[in-house]
Amino acid sequence: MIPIDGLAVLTAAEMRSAEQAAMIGDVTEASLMDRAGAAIAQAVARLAAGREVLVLCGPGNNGGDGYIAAAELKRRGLAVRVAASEAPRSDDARRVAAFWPDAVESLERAEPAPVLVDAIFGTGLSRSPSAVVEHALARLTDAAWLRIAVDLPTGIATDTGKVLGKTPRFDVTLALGAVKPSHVLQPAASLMGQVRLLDIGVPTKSSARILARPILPQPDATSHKYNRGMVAIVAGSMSGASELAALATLRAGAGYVLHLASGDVSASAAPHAIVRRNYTADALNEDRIGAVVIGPGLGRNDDASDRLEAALASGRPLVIDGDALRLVAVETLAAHDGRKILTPHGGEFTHLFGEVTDDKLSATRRAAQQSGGVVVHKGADTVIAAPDGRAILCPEASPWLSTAGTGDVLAGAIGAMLAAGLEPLAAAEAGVWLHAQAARACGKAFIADDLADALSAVRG
Ligand SMILES: NC(=O)C1=CN([C@@H]2O[C@H](COP(=O)(O)OP(=O)(O)OC[C@H]3O[C@@H](n4cnc5c(N)ncnc54)[C@H](O)[C@@H]3O)[C@@H](O)[C@H]2O)[C@@H](O)CC1
Ligand SMILES: Nc1ncnc2c1ncn2[C@@H]1O[C@H](COP(=O)(O)OP(=O)(O)O)[C@@H](O)[C@H]1O
Ligand SMILES: [K+]
Repeated sequence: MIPIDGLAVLTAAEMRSAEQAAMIGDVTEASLMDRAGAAIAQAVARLAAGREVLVLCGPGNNGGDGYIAAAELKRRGLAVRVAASEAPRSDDARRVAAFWPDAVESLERAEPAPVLVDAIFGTGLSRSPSAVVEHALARLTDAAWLRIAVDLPTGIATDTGKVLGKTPRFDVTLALGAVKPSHVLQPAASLMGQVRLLDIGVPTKSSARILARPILPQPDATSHKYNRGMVAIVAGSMSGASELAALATLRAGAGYVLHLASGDVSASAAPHAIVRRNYTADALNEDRIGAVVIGPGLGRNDDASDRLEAALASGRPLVIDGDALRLVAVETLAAHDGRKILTPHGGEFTHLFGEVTDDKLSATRRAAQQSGGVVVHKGADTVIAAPDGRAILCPEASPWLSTAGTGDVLAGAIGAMLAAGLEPLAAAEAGVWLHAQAARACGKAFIADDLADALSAVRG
């Protein structure tokens, strides 16, 4: 059982191709299924800790995995029962079902067991399961002490994060061979509990992967405040949001943060480490500025539009967030050839790129390609995509992030990484990772100011 950080993410079709490519020499579909079954048995035996196990088997290869695992668990001395929704349909599933030495119970009449293993449907699910299957699964998971899904919980579409029917909650999901998009995309991911990979020896390559601990820029003896990363935050009508972004930028390790606002630019405001100046378009022409963050608290008036235009014209690497995403057009972004990171939440994404009609991973990749920028499509399942198709899927950090101002903190953290010299995709990943670690460190009911402060401690 391998933690999934940094691992390749494969769609159902990509997984099938990877399996086909792996089938050389004595590796066959049957031997892959044998490996999967053995790996599942080992994981379930460890998790069950001696309790009785009920394995639910479907008609396809997911069910096949279930029969092999059940036979192996019995061989290891555990109390195991098998219940099936219908007889095996694939040749491989029929072959391995014969390994199960005892009677197969009917799904509808099966008595619950403390450990429930769902091997009814996996990546082959094409429509919602029948009401009989859904009802039995709900009844048996409800009564179980530990719920384990093989590859995917029954009822989940592999690639889109969609729940096709009524899928109950699981405690552990054992991804076979590779992580699939729905192991991270919502709402599916919230039903899976902990997701762990079981290696079945299929080499996997993909341009999409899971968020990983980044290599963060570190100061050394040659560092000074400007080359550590100088970030300009362009403020607007709601200074609280830009202040939060500025604080986060500093806490994420920038050397110099310039808050450019209008009106009362009080030098005595805390934190005193933020340099406060009056906004002028010229202020962005300072050569040492490594990144400009624009959008948090910018507003949407004419002044805001002028500031956005100046930021785009400045030639500095940009983090474009919040109101700036409401003011800018995709064509303008596409025509702008500088480095840029866009950080839309769902509403801003729809406004700029249209409704997501397929899935978040595909839509975010398209948006990055259309805009020519790295897109951080936020939410409980943040997806980061680069114009060249590389993508990073981010498992939920903390539902307590759903509070005002946490997006401003993210924009600041990403700005610090961009100014420190990371390329846009790496800067976006590092910022999202720091933000997630800070959220976990803050626990519950934190506020965005706490989150910004927590960045220092998790910066590492
Ligand atoms: N290539 C292989 O041999 C391997 C396959 N593996 C397992 O195989 C699974 C995929 O196997 P399959 O492609 O057979 O797919 P499933 O086992 O998910 O079963 C799908 C089968 O049910 C049918 N079906 C789809 N939706 C249905 C519905 N709502 N109601 C009734 N029937 C429905 C499909 O036509 C297909 O025959 C993976 O999730 C994984 O568990 C792993 O063992 C790794 C190796
Ligand atoms: N339910 C949730 N689970 C995990 N992360 C969330 C959730 N809701 C929001 N977030 C994260 O919190 C941040 C909110 O950003 P945003 O919506 O721009 O807020 P604001 O504009 O108030 O700063 C994003 O990083 C987003 O990914
Ligand atoms: K399953």
